[in-house]
Amino acid sequence: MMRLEKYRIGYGQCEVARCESDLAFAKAEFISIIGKNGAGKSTLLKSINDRNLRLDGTINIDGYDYETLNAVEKAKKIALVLTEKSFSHFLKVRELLELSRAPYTSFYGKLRDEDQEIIEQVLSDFELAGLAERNLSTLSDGQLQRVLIARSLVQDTPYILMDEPTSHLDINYKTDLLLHLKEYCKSHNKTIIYATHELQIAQALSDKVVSIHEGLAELHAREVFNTSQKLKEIFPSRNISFINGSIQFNF
Ligand SMILES: Nc1ncnc2c1ncn2[C@@H]1O[C@H](COP(=O)(O)OP(=O)(O)OP(=O)(O)O)[C@@H](O)[C@H]1O
Repeated sequence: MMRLEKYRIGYGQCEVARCESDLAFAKAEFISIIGKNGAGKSTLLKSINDRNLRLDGTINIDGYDYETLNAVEKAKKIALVLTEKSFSHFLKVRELLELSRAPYTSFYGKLRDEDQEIIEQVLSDFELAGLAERNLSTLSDGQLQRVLIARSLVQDTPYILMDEPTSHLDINYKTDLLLHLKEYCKSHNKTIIYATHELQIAQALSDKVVSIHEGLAELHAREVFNTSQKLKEIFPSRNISFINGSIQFNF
């Protein structure tokens, strides 16, 4: 279980969002974070690994205060997929995946058979085998996004946080990949928390939803999608209707 307790996030003294009740994420839950542009979805995800963005509160992970863990222990608990490209573009896809096994390898970084097996499995699951020897700089945005998601699975952590992980993917890859992640989360007992603007997909797949609206982050059961009230509050456009759980565009 990951629990964000008495949590407040922001930059310097400027609060972006706060939680009036603790946010608790259980094993094998697939959780979406929704909210309009600038609501604080990315800040919430980043704050889990970046203490500077936490104005208040603690993170309890599997009974431990997250801050008491060392860097390797943290890397075995949480994998992050962010929108920033914080890696060398001269790396090959396979090398990037190999590096994400670092928390499990010896000081010299020698990969074991088990590490290679995980990498091969993820390359195959994500249809990336053909790109394994390509430089990251040569990939399309969508290909790179699949590689970065694959990297988080290779890291093999109980909690995976993703910021708009499918924003560059075409509709086939998007639906297939999110369904794959949902199945992976159930079969491997992982908790996946992802920020998204894809309300229809979040509605179809999420077990729970975190909404961030006017500075308040709240956790809801998936049923929040079946009633229009919350969604109308967050997305008040007259060009959209939320009727019986379905989203309609009134163009
Ligand atoms: N480095 C920063 N310094 C100060 N304010 C920031 C910084 N980064 C983001 N913000 C502000 O924090 C607020 C939340 O931003 P955040 O990126 O978390 O929103 P978001 O919900 O992920 O938005 P989007 O859907 O547009 O990606 C915004 O008002 C943004 O301008």
